[in-house]
Amino acid sequence: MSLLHVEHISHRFHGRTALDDVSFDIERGEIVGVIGRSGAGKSTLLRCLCALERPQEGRILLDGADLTSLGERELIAARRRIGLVFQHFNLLESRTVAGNIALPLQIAGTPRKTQAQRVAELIELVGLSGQAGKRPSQLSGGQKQRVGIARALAAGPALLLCDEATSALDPATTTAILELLTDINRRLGLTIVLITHEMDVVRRFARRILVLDHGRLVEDGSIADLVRDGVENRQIATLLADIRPQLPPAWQQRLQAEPSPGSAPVVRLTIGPDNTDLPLLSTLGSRFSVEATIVQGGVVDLAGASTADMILRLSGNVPPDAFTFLREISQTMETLGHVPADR
Ligand SMILES: Nc1ncnc2c1ncn2[C@@H]1O[C@H](COP(=O)(O)OP(=O)(O)OP(=O)(O)O)[C@@H](O)[C@H]1O
Repeated sequence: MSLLHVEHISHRFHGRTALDDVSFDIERGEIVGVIGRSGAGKSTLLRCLCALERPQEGRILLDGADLTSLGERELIAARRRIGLVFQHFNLLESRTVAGNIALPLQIAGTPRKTQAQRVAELIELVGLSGQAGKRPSQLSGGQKQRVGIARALAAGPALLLCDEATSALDPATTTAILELLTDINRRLGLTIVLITHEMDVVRRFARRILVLDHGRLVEDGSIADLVRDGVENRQIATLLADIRPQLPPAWQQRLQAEPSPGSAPVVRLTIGPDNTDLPLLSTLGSRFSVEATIVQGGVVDLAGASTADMILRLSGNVPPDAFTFLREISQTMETLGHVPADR
């Protein structure tokens, strides 16, 4: 049985669709990124997953228990199995670091001694040793989020839901928090769902990505699937635009849809880890007499694997065999257009 089973959920606000027939399963120990543009339905999905909102249609099963049909008392118990990490940390300034982390344990009526032990373990786990007595205002943003993560873990949840957990942090702190979450997933086997509008965050963190668009689930796969499908699907391509090489504006202006005499094709390729060592440019020259220039891009890290993602201008007369070769070594290849050969 999956840890989380989401079955045909739909939700509307005043007749306006926020979620439209969304279904997916999440297995124990998975790290899943949920991405979509503003208004795509991410927050509504998150509120349904943590049982703060009841979808008007469909069911959500957590470990087999149907969150959409539980009574108030059972819901409180079920919510304890879900840890929430917020964008703006939501810490209480009236409490110390230790006091904030202990809050869910106090609410659950955990004995004091057990509370103290658990809080000490969590402080160590999130890398805040020596900070237990500080107030939130004495901490950096990254430290505040570490407190938020420790508090979310306090009651021993089965699922950690992170709502834009890195969106208020600078890039270096974002990396540190993503590393912490990855470490927690590895060490505790905890299932993590991270909701974000930042493609760069899911690219580095999630092996599986769900894409929402206008309340619908339009993609469920790996970053490599996403890049492949983004070639066809403009909505997905728009989301990927943050992390994929783009044609510089000056090139964009000169781009023609159709070839003209002497024009040079411009292609975008992703080359998977198996072929990134290939001497691509020299092979194009020696085997096909095609000169290739890198316009943008290079080798990037996509979900932990080296992938070449680049835009090339090919010159000379490109024989069909050269395109066949490029297609064979690439995960995706698309012709963006053609530029006059003089540049
Ligand atoms: N409480 C509400 N009342 C009315 N409409 C709402 C409410 N919450 C969400 N909506 C609408 O539902 C749709 C989905 O919104 P939601 O907040 O879930 O999207 P989102 O992807 O989280 O967006 P953002 O990234 O901007 O937070 C939007 O059209 C939004 O205007």
